[in-house]
Amino acid sequence: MITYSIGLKNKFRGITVREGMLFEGPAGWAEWSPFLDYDDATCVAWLRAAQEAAVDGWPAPVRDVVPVNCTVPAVDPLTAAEIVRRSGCSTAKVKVAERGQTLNDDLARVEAVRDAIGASGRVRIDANGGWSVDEAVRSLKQLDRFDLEYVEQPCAAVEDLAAVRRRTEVPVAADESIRRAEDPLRVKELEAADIAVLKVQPIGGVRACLDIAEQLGLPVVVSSALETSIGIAAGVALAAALPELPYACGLATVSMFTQEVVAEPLLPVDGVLPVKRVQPDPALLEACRADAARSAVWEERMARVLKESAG
Ligand SMILES: O=C(O)CCC(=O)c1ccccc1C(=O)O
Ligand SMILES: [Mg+2]
Repeated sequence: MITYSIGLKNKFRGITVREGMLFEGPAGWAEWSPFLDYDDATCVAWLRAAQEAAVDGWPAPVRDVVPVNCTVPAVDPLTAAEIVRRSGCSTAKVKVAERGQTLNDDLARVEAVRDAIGASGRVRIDANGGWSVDEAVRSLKQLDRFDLEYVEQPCAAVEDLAAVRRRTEVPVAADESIRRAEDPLRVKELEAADIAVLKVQPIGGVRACLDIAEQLGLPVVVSSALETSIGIAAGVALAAALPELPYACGLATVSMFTQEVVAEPLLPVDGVLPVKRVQPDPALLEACRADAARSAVWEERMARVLKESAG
């Protein structure tokens, strides 16, 4: 069991360093990396996902590549365009509604991304629940001049998602309303979304995601929780096992890290990721190892969550 600590190139979700644990079981390597602000009870699902990767392995794939979007954090327009050009992806996901920024910041960033990706590319946005219903409707009216594929989690509450969906032409995707909700099926009951964003760790594994996908009956976009290639491989396994995959997935986030633990990282080539298991390179892994203090914090966290999941 090793704790890693890796810097991010741009601030994302308010963090500049990503930490987590990596371990190997009979089925292969696993990542356990719940964000630091999550409580122990929330981390149980993340642990089930890691146990599945290490012990059970994943269901058989039905495809051998997974199309992905590049992810553009709430950066300035020049940086945004550069991220798109470097990615080689024909779909981009742009963060909007960042705290401390304005709609004009969002418009400038999305415009730069549209210009960089060209008219035939697809541009989707993710507000991470940052808008009220009225703000979402107003912002979407303006942002849709850049032709949006969909908006991910425009508002925090699932009822508000449903309200926005009824007041905009832009398709709505649910992310936090599924992975952080007590009842993810409310999205279906309220007809709150056109698309389901599923993340393997918060939902508790590839099989748990396949099960929710079936119950929701919505097209799925598999997305990362900002993991190393070890964790991304689980998302790729889910995307590869879904009966249908009509959208590019949000699994091209390894490029946001300043270091990697595997020799052939899961980075897109021509907009797709290969479907494969990965294992760390010993030297790269060592270079990412957290210091003794941070490792102790994670070992204690793991011990508490193991107890929580047993009891
Ligand atoms: O979907 C993507 O392109 C990347 C993944 C991503 O945005 C993300 C990564 C970590 C935590 C939350 C989110 C999110 O979708 O909100
Ligand atoms: Mg999201």
